[in-house]
Amino acid sequence: MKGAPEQEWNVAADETPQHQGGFRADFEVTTERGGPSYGEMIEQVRTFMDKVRYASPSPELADEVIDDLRKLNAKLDSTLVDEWTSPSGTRIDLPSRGNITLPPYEVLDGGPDGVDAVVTFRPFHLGGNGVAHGGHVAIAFDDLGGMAAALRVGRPARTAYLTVNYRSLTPLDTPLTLRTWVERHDGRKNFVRGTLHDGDRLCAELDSLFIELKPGQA
Ligand SMILES: CCCCCCCC/C=C\CCCCCCCC(=O)SCCNC(=O)CCNC(=O)[C@H](O)C(C)(C)COP(=O)(O)OP(=O)(O)OC[C@H]1O[C@@H](n2cnc3c(N)ncnc32)[C@H](O)[C@@H]1OP(=O)(O)O
Repeated sequence: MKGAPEQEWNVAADETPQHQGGFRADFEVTTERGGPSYGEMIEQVRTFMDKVRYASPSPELADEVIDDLRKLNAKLDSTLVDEWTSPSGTRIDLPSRGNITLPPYEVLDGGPDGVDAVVTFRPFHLGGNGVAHGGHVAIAFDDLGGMAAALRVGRPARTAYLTVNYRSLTPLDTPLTLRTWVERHDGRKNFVRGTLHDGDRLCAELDSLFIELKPGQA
C-alpha cells in the first residue's frame, strides 16, 4: 500500500478494484489491522471526547491540551492510509467495527433475519437535558439497518430514506437494545424496520429503505 508504513500487523488490502458495489469489492474483515491496542486507542479517544463535551478548561489548560493534541496529530500523520486499508470499520472484534464515528455497539446476533445489538450512547452523544442527540440515534439505525439489509442480500446496500420516530427519551451511558430487520423486499429494495429499547421502554423506531447496489455501482 503506497504510503503505508511497514508494520507486520498492517495487513494491506489487496489491489483488486476497490469500489465495486459502492463500499468495496471484498469487505475484508480482519482483527489484525491497527494491532492489539487499537481498540484501547479508540476507547481513549472516545473518553477524551466525553471529557471535552463537559470540560470547562482555563485558557492555560486549553493551550496545554492544544499543544498535546498537535503532537498526537503529528504522530498519526505518519501512519495515514486510505479508507479501504484503515482498521476503522473492519475490526469486527471491536465495538462498531472500530469505527470511531459510530456510537459504540456490539452485535449479539446477525443474519438474514436481522441484527440484534447493544448500543451505548456516550456523554459526547449528548443532545440536551442529559439525553442522546436524535442525530446520533439515526446514525446507529443507519449502520445497523444497513447491516440487516447487507446480511440479507449478501452485498452492500445504500440508504434511500431513513425515518426515525422518537417515542421517548434516549438515555446516555446505558446499554440499549437495538434491533433491525428487513420487513419486506422487492427487487433491490429492502424495507428495513428497527427498534431501540431501554429495557422495556421503546425509545425510537426505524422505518427505512436500503437499495442493494448493483455490481460496480458507485
Ligand atoms: C460481501 C458481503 C457483504 C456483507 C457485509 C455484511 C457486513 C455488513 C457490515 C457493515 C454494514 C455497514 C452498513 C452501513 C450502512 C450505511 C449506509 C449509508 O449510510 S449509505 C449513505 C447514505 N445514502 C446515500 O448516499 C444514497 C444516495 N442515493 C443513491 O445513491 C441512489 O439514489 C440509490 C443507490 C439509493 C438508488 O439509486 P439507483 O440508481 O441504484 O436505483 P433507483 O432506480 O433510483 O431506485 C431503485 C428503486 O428504489 C426506489 N427508490 C429509490 N430511492 C427511493 C426513495 N428515497 N424513496 C422511495 N423509493 C426510492 C426507486 O423508485 C426504484 O424503485 P422501482 O425499482 O422503480 O420500483
